[in-house]
Amino acid sequence: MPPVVELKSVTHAYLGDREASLAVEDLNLEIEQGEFVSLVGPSGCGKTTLLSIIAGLLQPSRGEVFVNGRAVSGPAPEVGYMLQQDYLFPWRSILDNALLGLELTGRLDEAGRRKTADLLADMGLKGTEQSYPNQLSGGMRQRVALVRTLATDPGLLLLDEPFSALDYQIKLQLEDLVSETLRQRKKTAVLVTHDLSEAIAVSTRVILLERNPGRIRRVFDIPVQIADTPPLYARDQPGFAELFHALWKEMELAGTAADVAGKTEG
Ligand SMILES: Nc1ncnc2c1ncn2[C@@H]1O[C@H](COP(=O)(O)OP(=O)(O)OP(=O)(O)O)[C@@H](O)[C@H]1O
Repeated sequence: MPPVVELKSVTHAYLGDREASLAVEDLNLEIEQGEFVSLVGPSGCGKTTLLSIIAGLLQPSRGEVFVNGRAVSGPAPEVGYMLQQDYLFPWRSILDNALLGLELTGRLDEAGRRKTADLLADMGLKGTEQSYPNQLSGGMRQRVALVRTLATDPGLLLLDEPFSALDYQIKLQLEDLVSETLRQRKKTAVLVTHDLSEAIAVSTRVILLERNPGRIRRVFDIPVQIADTPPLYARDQPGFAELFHALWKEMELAGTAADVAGKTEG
């Protein structure tokens, strides 16, 4: 079986009026079925750029991108995207918002409706179907967004800071729910986050990028006793604190290296 995601020598430069900025350079990455990979790194190291490239929303300047062995040429139905903002339509009911992905991909049938209703129930949203987004809390709205993404049954989920706008406690609960839901359904996920503790708690692998240009600086494989424990309790597992400090230190170095590179260039 080919990897779910394969990036080969991917480089991306954004072209401005006067100059080009190199966001990602010569990046190679393989992600296997069922992995939960987090991308972390200092601001501007290319995390969102990479996610957009995998999603087929952005064509890299150079290099090749494959999802499930097929070259990516645009957004594909097997890829789901969940963002920091839930982007629910205020004028649609919760059920109609949750059905949107199926509707847009022309797959809205009775089975799809039943599955979406089941997913809403699984996420603790039973009874909210006829409500509207402004009647729900931020955490509930993010769960609706997750249902909308899962309803189309994507094998690969791209998560761009989906928990960062939430209160700490809600964020921990949602991390648990998302990671358990994806694990049960054997989905593959790529998460962009600024929260190192979250990255370690939910992932099987954490990739630290550096910037100027965006490259992989270091890869942390998460030991099974942490990776197999629900995120809320993973933080209490032996080795978690050491891993956090190692990642933190490397992150500081990645930032410092970028600043030095920036100064040298300037
Ligand atoms: N549309 C754009 N046009 C020009 N430059 C861009 C554009 N989007 C991103 N960049 C630049 O590319 C680099 C990588 O940006 P990107 O948003 O991918 O980083 P990031 O790691 O996701 O950052 P953050 O953590 O702040 O969200 C940055 O230097 C950024 O300024």
